[in-house]
Amino acid sequence: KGESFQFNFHAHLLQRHRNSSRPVRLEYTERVIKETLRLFPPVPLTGRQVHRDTELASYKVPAGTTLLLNLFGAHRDPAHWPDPLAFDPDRFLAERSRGRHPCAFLPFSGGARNCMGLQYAMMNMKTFLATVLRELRVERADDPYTDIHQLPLYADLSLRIVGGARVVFARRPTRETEVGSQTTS
Ligand code: HEM
Repeated sequence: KGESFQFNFHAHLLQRHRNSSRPVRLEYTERVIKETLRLFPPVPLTGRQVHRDTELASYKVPAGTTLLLNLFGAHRDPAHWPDPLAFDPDRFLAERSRGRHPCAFLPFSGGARNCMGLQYAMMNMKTFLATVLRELRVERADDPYTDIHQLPLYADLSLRIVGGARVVFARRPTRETEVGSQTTS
């Protein structure tokens, strides 16, 4: 468990870039982002009002009830995610996603009132990560946590790490020696 938490974004991304001779489509970057959104969904809860009397699992839910949807809990549910606390971006490979319940992963919620900024947010995170990691290495700061179980989280409007996410940015040697001359597409 400790090992999976001491995950190094930078090493994972670079390894994929180095091994690939095809144009970079940032597919692995996207899986890294999705896995991060799974374990740490910025919006851990959302709500829905029930419009008509409904039976949900074995519960009768009368019209007018407000239900809170535990997105955080769904994302860590071992029924949908084997070894749920391990950071494994390849869970989002097509072949490993087949048959997974469509509501097991809902960082942007779902349905007609889901997040309006979904596409923009994904594009923004991908571009930001790819740009920053070309120049900088991101390392853990001197925080005391070695295991995801120890990481103190709290949520107000959005999910946060108590005390913030402490990281150290270090300049990388040169772009050429690290990622060659690949271009993104
Ligand atoms: C990682 C970034 C983001 C996450 C995880 C996120 C997540 C969410 C979630 C969970 C909801 C609730 C939807 C529901 O209950 O069905 C929501 C709503 C919304 N989000 Fe985002 N969001 C993100 C970024 C953005 C951005 C960048 C924008 C705008 C550019 C945006 C605009 C909205 C709007 C307008 C709604 C309300 C939609 C409605 O009620 O019809 N979000 N978002």
